[in-house]
Amino acid sequence: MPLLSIDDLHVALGGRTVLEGIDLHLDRGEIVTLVGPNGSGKSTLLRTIIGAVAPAHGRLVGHPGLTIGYVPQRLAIDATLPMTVTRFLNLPRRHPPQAIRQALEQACVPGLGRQQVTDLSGGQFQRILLARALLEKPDLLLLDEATQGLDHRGTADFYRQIACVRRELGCAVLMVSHELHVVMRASDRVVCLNRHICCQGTPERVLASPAYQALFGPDTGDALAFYRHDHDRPDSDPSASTPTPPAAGTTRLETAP
Ligand SMILES: Nc1ncnc2c1ncn2[C@@H]1O[C@H](COP(=O)(O)OP(=O)(O)OP(=O)(O)O)[C@@H](O)[C@H]1O
Repeated sequence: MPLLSIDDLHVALGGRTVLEGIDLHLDRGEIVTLVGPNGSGKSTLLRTIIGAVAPAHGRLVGHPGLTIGYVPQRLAIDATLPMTVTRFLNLPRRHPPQAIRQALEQACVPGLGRQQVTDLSGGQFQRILLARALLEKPDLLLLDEATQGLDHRGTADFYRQIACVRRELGCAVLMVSHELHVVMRASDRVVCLNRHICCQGTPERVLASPAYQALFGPDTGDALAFYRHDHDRPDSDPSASTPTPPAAGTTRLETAP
């Protein structure tokens, strides 16, 4: 049974259809990247998975006991509010000091616990958000443009860290990114979204797909020449999904019995 199954998901926001006919299945241990133009529904899909957005139609079924860690696209902290990293990580609920230490180590920022959150660099803050998500020991880690504002080196380091976290926790990772070159390298599977799923499969297959090239241009194919690596997992289904028409009704996030 997949870790998370999404079947025929439709989401409407402000009276407009934002996602339609989404079929997506995630397995434990795989790193899947969501790419797509601005406004294509990537954040909405993640927010629907965590339950912050209600689907208009469709099914989301999680593996029994599924725990999700979420790193949002942005989180504004009031600059006038004195708060240490440890205090921030203890919101909304307290964790044992050892768990905080471990999460900071896993996020590669050990020793930042006493630092003021407002004094952190952008890259450090992203890692604190990652530590916060890891505190929940997630089976599924959702990252929404988690490397925004990082330089190339910081971005590459961040994705390397995600690969380590996946190895250590055995969790699945679903991440949104616009840094196609880097994420393609870091992903087992790429899902190209433009309100519906245009194509999905290994990075190589998606780069070669006409639907992807129509969105991003044909020259992005060179990206993988630098980053090609051997995938240690079997390919996911590379076939393009066909959007299905919306049907009436509502649904809620379910967990399989
Ligand atoms: N609360 C909302 N009410 C109405 N429309 C919304 C709301 N949130 C998002 N939208 C719209 O839904 C569409 C998808 O937005 P979403 O943020 O999911 O896209 P995205 O692919 O993550 O974009 P980006 O790459 O720019 O972050 C956009 O057209 C956006 O304007």
